[in-house]
Amino acid sequence: MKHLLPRIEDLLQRNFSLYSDMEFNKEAAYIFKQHHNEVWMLTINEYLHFKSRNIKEFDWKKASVFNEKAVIQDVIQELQTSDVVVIIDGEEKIKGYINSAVLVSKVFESYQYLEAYFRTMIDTMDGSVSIVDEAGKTVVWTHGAERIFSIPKEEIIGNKMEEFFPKDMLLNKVTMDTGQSFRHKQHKPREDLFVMINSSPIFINDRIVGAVAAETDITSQVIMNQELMNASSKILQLQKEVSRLQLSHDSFQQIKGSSQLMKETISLSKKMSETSANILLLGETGVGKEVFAKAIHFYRGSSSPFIAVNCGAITPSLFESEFFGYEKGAFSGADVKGKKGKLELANGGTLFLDEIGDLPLDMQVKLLRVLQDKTYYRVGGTKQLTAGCRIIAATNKDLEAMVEANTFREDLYYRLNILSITIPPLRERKEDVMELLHQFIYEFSLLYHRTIKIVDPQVTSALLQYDWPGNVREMRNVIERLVLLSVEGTITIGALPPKLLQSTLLPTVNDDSLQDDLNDFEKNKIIEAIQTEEGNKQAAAKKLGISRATLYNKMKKLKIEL
Ligand SMILES: Nc1ncnc2c1ncn2[C@@H]1O[C@H](COP(=O)(O)OP(=O)(O)OP(=O)(O)O)[C@@H](O)[C@H]1O
Repeated sequence: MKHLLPRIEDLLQRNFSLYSDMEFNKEAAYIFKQHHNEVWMLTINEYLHFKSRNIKEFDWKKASVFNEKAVIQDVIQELQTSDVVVIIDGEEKIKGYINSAVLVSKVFESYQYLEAYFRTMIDTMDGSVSIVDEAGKTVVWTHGAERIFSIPKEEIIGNKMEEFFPKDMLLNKVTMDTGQSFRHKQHKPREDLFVMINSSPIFINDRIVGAVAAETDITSQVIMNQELMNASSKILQLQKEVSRLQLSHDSFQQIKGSSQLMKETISLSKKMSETSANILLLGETGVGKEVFAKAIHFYRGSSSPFIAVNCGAITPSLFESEFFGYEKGAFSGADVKGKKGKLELANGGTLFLDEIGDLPLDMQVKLLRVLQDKTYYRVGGTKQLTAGCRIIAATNKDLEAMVEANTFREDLYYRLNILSITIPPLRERKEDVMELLHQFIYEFSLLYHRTIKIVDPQVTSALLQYDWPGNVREMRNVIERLVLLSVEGTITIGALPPKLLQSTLLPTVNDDSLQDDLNDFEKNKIIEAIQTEEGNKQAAAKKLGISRATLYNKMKKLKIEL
């Protein structure tokens, strides 16, 4: 690569002779006398001039010696004070020498290549690139910069940028002063112009010698985004109209997300909808388990009931009467007419048991008995009733680990887990974020009578970068907030909740060691969890509060082999 510093090999001169040689190299410029890795030298002229002298009388000069594997920068440094540097190989054999004249010409050649590459590269880019030196003066201003900011190169080169832009807009000044890099920061230098900026400090030997800023004109994306917002809101409106007019509609249509992961999950759920077997829905909080349960139930165009029960919210004393119902006068305080239980209400349809992992053990036994026998009695009743509903259960807990820990009955687990679907967390299907964004903006703009025309690109980039621990529910809440806090139809970055702002807009710190520390910390935590759980990855993932897939990804990334 001609634009880089030459290698030792490229600079090596071989026209030399050893004093011990029988036959001298006719082209030799130097004579070298060697003792191990110490070398003395004479120019050929000196040698020829005093050839008749005794060896000891020659004015031998001690040469600087470097190994062929030395760093070229060290050799260049040495050539600032010595004319010649002798290069030896691993066996201390002299390979040749490097002199400053050859070095200068080779380095100049590399510089010419580098300069040509650099000039052509920056002139080929559409975006703007500018560089300021230590004194804050503009030293690079590309065609792209001229076009975007309408300032000719001749005017700005050599002058301070502050003379052309308001100080608060000058990110490269902040970068110069603080050494911080910025990524994807958006600003609006003119009414009709949106740009996205990256900036980085330029270091030489740990000293900041300038700052570079690269700006991309994103005006057309912003305008396209606005048009997309309008179009998507019209499409959503039409979809709603169409599904109202259609007699049978696809109940999965309301589940937004077209990522491959989501398509696969929906297609599996549709297949399972066609059976009447019990289904277990797994996935982190807020991923949409209840939404899937409803879509599965309604997929067959069912007009039968869908009854949801939150198992975590039922108290043990009310479990039986809630589930099985009671006869009139069954207990004091009961409805005098008696009451149907959830099982009876769901007859012919679906009983959705949400948070099944929170059902206490003694209630698990009662539920299991119904699932096995398919019959039950109302509290205080003598008539045997038949349980004629499909069960869809859901949990964000690790039931397998609970079975192992004896906090969930194994037999109930197998009864419920005839078919199971895992709904992937939002961070593993970031492609769905934009679709969900449009959906929720549409929903909340209707609800709150607020028309949203513009979403600041920085907001979308923040939404895409965030990890969404609370999944779709959290995103829905954030969008509700954004719509409520919108000003004149625009959703701005300032409306984002602090945790989204923090995780996305912090400047990129130029400190690899910080990342290394974080990686080490994470690695130790993972190893510790796996060891504590005696190698059980599922249990370790649970302990760490992440999914098993995320654990495996992290182990791969951090090269943990256990
Ligand atoms: N794919 C989706 N498309 C549109 N809305 C969704 C989607 N997934 C989830 N939601 C919405 O997100 C919110 C949370 O969904 P849901 O209650 O189904 O999650 P969950 O997994 O059952 O949560 P939890 O484990 O806390 O009970 C709801 O408002 C739901 O409408």
